[in-house]
Amino acid sequence: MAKKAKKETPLMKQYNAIKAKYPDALLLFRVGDFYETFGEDAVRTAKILDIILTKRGAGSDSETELAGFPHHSLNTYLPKLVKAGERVAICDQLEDPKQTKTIVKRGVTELVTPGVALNDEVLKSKSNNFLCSVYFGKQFIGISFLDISTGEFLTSQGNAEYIDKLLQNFNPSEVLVSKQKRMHFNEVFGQDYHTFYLEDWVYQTDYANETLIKHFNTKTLKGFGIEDLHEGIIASGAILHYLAETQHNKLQHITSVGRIAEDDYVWMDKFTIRNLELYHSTNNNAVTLLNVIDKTISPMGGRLLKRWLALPLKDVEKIKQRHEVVDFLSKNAPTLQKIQNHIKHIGDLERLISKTATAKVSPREVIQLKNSLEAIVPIKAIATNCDNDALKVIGDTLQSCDVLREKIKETLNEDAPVNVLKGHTIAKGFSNELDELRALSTSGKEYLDKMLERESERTGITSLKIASNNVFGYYIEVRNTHRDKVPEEWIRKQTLVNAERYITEELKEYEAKILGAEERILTIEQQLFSELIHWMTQYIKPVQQNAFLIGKIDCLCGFAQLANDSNYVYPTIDDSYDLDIKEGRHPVIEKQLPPSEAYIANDVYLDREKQQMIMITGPNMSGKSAILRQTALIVLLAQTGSFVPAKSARIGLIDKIFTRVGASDNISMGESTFMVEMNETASILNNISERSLVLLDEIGRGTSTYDGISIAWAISEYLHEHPAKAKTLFATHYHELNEMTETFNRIKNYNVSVKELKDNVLFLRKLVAGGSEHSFGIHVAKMAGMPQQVLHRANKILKKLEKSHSSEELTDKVKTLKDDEMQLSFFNLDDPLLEQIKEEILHTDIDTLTPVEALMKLNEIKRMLVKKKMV
Ligand SMILES: Nc1ncnc2c1ncn2[C@@H]1O[C@H](COP(=O)(O)OP(=O)(O)OP(=O)(O)O)[C@@H](O)[C@H]1O
Repeated sequence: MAKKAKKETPLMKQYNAIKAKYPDALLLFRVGDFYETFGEDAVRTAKILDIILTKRGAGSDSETELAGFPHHSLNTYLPKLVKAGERVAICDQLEDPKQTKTIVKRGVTELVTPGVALNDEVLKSKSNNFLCSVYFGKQFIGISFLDISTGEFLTSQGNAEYIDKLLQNFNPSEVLVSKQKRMHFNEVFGQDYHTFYLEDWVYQTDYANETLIKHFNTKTLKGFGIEDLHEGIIASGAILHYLAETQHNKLQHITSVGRIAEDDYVWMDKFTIRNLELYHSTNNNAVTLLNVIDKTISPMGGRLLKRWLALPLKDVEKIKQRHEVVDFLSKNAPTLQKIQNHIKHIGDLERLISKTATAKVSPREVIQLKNSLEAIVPIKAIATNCDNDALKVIGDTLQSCDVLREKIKETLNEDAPVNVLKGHTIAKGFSNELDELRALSTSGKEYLDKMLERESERTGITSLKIASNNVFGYYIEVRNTHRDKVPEEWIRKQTLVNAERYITEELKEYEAKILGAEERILTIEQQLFSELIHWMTQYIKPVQQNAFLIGKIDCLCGFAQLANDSNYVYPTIDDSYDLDIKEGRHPVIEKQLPPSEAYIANDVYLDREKQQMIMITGPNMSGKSAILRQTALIVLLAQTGSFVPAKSARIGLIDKIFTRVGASDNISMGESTFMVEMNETASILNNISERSLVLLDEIGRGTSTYDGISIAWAISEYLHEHPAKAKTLFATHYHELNEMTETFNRIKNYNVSVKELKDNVLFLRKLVAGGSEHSFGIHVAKMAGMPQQVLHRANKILKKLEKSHSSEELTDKVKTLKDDEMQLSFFNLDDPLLEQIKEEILHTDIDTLTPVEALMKLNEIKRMLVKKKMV
């Protein structure tokens, strides 16, 4: 039998109509003092929030699941829902229920999604919360990031590798993609992102241009320097579209869209960022570089430092400017301390002004904003008067915002509440009307006392009491013993066991006046507060600029403190190609060693003439990886503007850093790990430049020894012969690679020294010139507690193997490979035909290709190759 159509109550009818508009969101439906959820939404809500799931209209046709919570708990529950990955539509009552006789009008006032949040409980103070949009264009992929809580809006475009890297760097909470490309996005960038799919038409040039121009109220996008970013613009337009769709219409704090200028920053691919554990670690407990170097105090500083670390500079002058400030501050401890003390009083200016723009700021937060601006005044004075040019410029640019501070001061009470409805928001003396009404309401008590005295005397009732309740307002209470003295005109309202309660004409009048005054007070407070907020929006830009500058000073102060606390030195950055680190240390490892153990510092020298590549051999656990990573981290820290953990460092500007770790160090990947390793290494070989720093850690060990050695050899040879002559550190335990120095004059052998004891090794961790004779795997196995029997057997097998395949034999074989064979491989890598085929494949939209078209495409590519062969 067909199910009987459900009979809808008017409320449910309204609910269903609204829910139909937000099918993919969880709808919080305001009913009286509660936010309710129904049906599937209720089931999910109850589960996430751990609240009771009940039934509405149990047993009836319209029975449905129900879960709700009091409206004032929204701030507690909303973040939990959003953190669980829900999109939450908040549906409020749009009119006062008292004013209407029919069903209250309701509508969605905000759609909160993981990428669009303003709520402090959802946001982390030292991290941005980015919403991202990705557009797959014909030539490039466009990308855009927006943090509605800080007003930052950025865009860029490039190939999949670059976009992938940006996604990792900016770590967005939500990514928007067109419906048509949902599969494609997952294929290219993986499934780790929280994605939302927009209609395809949103991703269009004209629409995007129009949306951006309308938002910024400009004629063109020229002023933002993004007009040539065709794909980037489309991605940015889609973000603004999404904000409008989610009911975020107050966006005055998004004052510009900036270009992420790829060329201005050191290129690091995503493997490098991951391998170096800059700010996220593979295992969640590991300490990252950011953990160690972050001495910032303000949320703005914390967020900026993360950005700086992801985007180290490539401009010698800009880097030097940061170093000079750090140098000045580290030498002037009192100044440093004074500035840092003032920064402690600065709240999250950036988010406070964003909340002001979106009219979601509370009175207490406006006071916080004022106090933060007040703390800037002395910082401005210190910076302007100090003996450092870069700081002076910052001091001059900081704005004291006197008028804004004064206005807030005169308008609001210093201890204004979180909720304007709690009253006591507007300062005394700001509005005459408000002051009079307040006087009236506070004088009420006196008035009542007088009335009580008068009536007691008149009636002779000694135990009169005046009080009020919700049912009939103010009343006079008379104990039963005096009941006969009650005047006639008093109206009896309630009889209790020992007393009776009356109202009088005078009390009624008084009540109307007081209640009227209180209501009016609230209305005026609300109105004056929202006028203030509106007036404040003209200060969005200067406050944002202050926020940025404070973030910058905070970062530089943090670097100075780091330098002092951890004994870092001033690095020299120049245009040479040399890298000369004396007594360098690993910033993270040195912090983790027990106090009894000192970190062993090491020298590393690389250039393009004599020592382009260092082969570092040494047993497992000897410290090879540490040397590789510390070299990259020292370069990175220096180019970020920080001092470095070393005795001295001279760094010829580095423009790209590549690191690769051999397969067995990251076995968690699904694909054949060796294949992954080779893919990753291939991408290095295709991208190196003269200023690149390449770190290869045990490359080639994911396969058999011979394979591994051959590949490691070929890669090293390629790097040596490549005209870029990129500086390279290669850690390996294939001591066979030590033979390479004989043929390749810029390759030098080093080893991390160990002392061989009778049947053990002692790690000295010192990098010294020269190769190693043999591997130490078995020693290490012994240290790890492997049974004697196994060790004994292993030693025997090793001896046998060493006899039958002497390493000289192997290296001789490799060396006798004909030169022209090597040449051929170079030729192949750079072949324009390959480039052409690559382009062809990249521009093929697999999603729309039919099987026949795919075959034709394959045939086309084959023909290109056949043609080339015939030539
Ligand atoms: N210079 C150093 N001073 C003090 N301790 C060090 C130093 N270098 C490394 N260590 C310690 O030794 C451990 C092993 O170092 P590392 O991982 O660099 O060795 P490795 O030679 O790369 O080993 P594997 O080949 O197994 O990867 C580090 O985790 C660190 O605790």
